[in-house]
Amino acid sequence: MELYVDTANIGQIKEAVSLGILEGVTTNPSIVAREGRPFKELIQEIGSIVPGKVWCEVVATEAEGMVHEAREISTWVPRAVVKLPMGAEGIKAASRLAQEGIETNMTLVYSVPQAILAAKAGVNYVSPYLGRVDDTGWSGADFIRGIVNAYRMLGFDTKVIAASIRGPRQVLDVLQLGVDAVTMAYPVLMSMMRHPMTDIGLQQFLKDWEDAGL
Ligand SMILES: O=C[C@H](O)COP(=O)(O)O
Repeated sequence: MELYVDTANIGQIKEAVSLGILEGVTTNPSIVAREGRPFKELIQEIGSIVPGKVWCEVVATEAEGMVHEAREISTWVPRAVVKLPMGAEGIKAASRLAQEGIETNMTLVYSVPQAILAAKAGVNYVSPYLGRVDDTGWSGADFIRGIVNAYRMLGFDTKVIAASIRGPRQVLDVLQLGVDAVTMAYPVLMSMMRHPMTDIGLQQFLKDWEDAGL
């Protein structure tokens, strides 16, 4: 299982990387925009902190521009994964980048047919958005199960990375569906480590130790 934190905030990235359990950092244009810094400079700083993969999305809307941006991004950091938006232009760009050996992710995937076409185009990862599907009133888990099953049935080796995860329970749910990777916001990652009984137990251990005066 690959684990990523979905943020472009340097403080959060440093803290998350220090856990030593991440395969890398994922971003998207909204997350990058929130930091208010030049794109390349920010991604390069992230790359200097993260020992693993740095995921970065193109903002061009046509295949030619996407390919151009992808080539550029892949020179910024040693292990870039270029995110392409789902659609005909994204599919065209993915097919071309697969031939160049640039690692890619098809993002904004909201249906199994989309996920199948992304795999046919040769992307390394496809990212269905669990939370955003749930927000529409449909089941994000059923949707992701559909992708996992279709990939198994059709023999695709494209990895499924579940994104838009809102809490620890959802992480468990998607992992049980057989996804290869998960990415989550920093607060969700940190909340996975917490449990009230852990806190109570530790307080008691420390109190007993102090009371014993050893
Ligand atoms: O890039 C995709 C994000 O994982 C979306 O997450 P969000 O729905 O919490 O914004």
